[in-house]
Amino acid sequence: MNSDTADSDSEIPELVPSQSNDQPSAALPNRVPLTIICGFLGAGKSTLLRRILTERHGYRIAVIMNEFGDTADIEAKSITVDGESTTLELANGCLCCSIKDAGAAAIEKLMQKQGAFDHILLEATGLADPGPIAGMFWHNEEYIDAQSIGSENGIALDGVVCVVDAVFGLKQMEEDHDPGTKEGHEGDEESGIKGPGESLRQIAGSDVIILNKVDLAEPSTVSATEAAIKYVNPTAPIHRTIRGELDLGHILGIQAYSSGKQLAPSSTPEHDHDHDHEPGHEHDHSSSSTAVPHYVSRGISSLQVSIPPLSSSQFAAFDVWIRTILWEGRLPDSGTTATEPSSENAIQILRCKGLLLLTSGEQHVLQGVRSMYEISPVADDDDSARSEFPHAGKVVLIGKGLGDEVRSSLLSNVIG
Ligand SMILES: Nc1nc2c(ncn2[C@@H]2O[C@H](COP(=O)(O)OP(=O)(O)OP(=O)(O)O)[C@@H](O)[C@H]2O)c(=O)[nH]1
Repeated sequence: MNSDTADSDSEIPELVPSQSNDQPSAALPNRVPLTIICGFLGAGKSTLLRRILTERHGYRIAVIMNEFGDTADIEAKSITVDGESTTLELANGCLCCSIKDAGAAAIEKLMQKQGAFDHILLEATGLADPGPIAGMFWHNEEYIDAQSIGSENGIALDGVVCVVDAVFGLKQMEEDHDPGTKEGHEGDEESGIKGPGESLRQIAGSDVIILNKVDLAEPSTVSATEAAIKYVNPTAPIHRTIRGELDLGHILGIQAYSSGKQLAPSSTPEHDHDHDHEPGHEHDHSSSSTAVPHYVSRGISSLQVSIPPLSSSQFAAFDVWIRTILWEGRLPDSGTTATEPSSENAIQILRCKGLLLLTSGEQHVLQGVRSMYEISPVADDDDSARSEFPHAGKVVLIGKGLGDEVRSSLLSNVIG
């Protein structure tokens, strides 16, 4: 059950042969993990990258930036200029790669320096929407296949990290909307329907949030910003930082696309709690969500549904359900025509995750970015993912149009 699609809402995706059903991606050998860093304007991305490139943290990271910019005050052992890219070998063991074009050729050149680094960090410049970039590295043969990039190793998407400004982040979310001028984006200025802007798409599409500059923000602003982030994306851990100071283990090697670990309730550092929920009635972890007005989230919200262990036919029904909602933007029970994408009630999923337990004892992880999704078995030896979900599965959807009818549809179509 694996799909690979273009990002366009209008294109109907085609099924591609599944590899991951046979072998969970967590166990795939010889893949260099890649983390995408995005963030709000001025939130502290360069500060975080400078720290990574200069401090002795013990990680050997290749950082890909569009330009060195003000991060260039770094001590370099040697500089290689190769066509469109420049690579600095740094004293702390990292590589800094400046490229004009973050496309295949630059990544290929970097990957040919195999053995020089263990992890790739890709800076997404400005207010980039990480969804399409994440899709580029997830299930894209061009990058995951070692041979096609002329390397010993392929690349595996590890996670998407978003740096949010604790002082202005909430204001940026409030002011940011998509006027509907870009292809594939929703929103229509003339009709008054405003789609989510890039800052909300960044939060929705991220696996970890760094809430930076907390030294400059009022505690009430930090809490309100955190509430807005959790309303949009309840599963991403939020780390409050000053000048990007955090243990890199929180952002590297998180395997956000190959395990169900991130769905654990304890995954948010400041809000550790553990409690049971009735199947299908897990509350929104943003308990302060009522404080987040609609105009902040632009209709983006999340839905978490706990799912009891499924029989194999229920598991198959889940695949049909999720495929219909992701590919056609509608519920299976809502007739044959998709809701108009411009309609305020249209369903648009930016990110989905889940862990499904089967009555047979098997566990499967759901991962999705836009219309691409994958359901893959948790490896028998992946105890960390298993032990966190002893009794119930869970599905988390982040996007637009996620009302209670979506929860009801999921439960009635799958559990019956
Ligand atoms: N007080 C304080 N200043 C910070 C912190 N993080 C970054 N800064 C400062 O904020 C300014 C912007 O930080 P940058 O790291 O350049 O932000 P950026 O996200 O890379 O900015 P753009 O690339 O322009 O979007 C710089 O002057 C930093 O020194 C922080 O946690 N606290």
